Amino acid sequence: MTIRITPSILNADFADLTGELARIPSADLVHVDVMDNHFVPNLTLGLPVVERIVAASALPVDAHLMIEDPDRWAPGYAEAGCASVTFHAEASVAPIRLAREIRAAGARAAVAVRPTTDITPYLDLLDELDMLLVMTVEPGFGGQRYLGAMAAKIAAARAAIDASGRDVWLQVDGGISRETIALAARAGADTFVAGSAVYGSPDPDAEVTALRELAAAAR
Ligand SMILES: O=C(CO)[C@H](O)[C@H](O)COP(=O)(O)O
Ligand SMILES: [Fe+2]
Repeated sequence: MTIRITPSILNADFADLTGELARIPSADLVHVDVMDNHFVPNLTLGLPVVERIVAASALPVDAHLMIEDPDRWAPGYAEAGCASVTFHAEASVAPIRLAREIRAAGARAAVAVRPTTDITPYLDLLDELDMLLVMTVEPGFGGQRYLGAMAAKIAAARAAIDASGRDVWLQVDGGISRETIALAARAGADTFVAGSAVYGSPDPDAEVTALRELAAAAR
């Protein structure tokens, strides 16, 4: 199984994103957290900045949309050149139509679930999806503590993906660090977002490598 490390720039220096992107060459994708202060109580950046990140980044961009009305906005992130566009199950009115629109615009389509949201309905939709994101913190902020209670949800998603035989990635996001990545990997995750662990490190790229090795050893 391929392990992917997708650092989040949420805790990077927003005034020097080009410089911050250059510090993680070993990463597989760069994870960009879009927050609208409605779906979550925090505000980060939107489409114009993401367009510039896509242009400036040597890595493919993994957009995590924590916004209301993703049915209206998410296809624009695919059209902007994001490699992967994740919308929240709780916010989408028509997730199948939205996933199809994201794919039609050339990106991988992904659904995220908050810690208290049942993932089961989405396990029937794996034909329509390229990634599932199990949130391992309440979305909205970096630097929170990993929710070990998400292990059963991750394992259920892993079992459904394996049974489907499809190449659907299983991402975890929130509180991933050297201390927690093995727990998520053992539960079945293959794609790991890490924000404060990577950008809080004096050597972010070495942290990416360390996290990858710990995840691989745990699998
Ligand atoms: O989606 C997110 C928060 O809603 C972030 O991607 C995530 O929290 C990354 O930060 P950290 O690794 O510090 O938890
Ligand atoms: Fe995220």
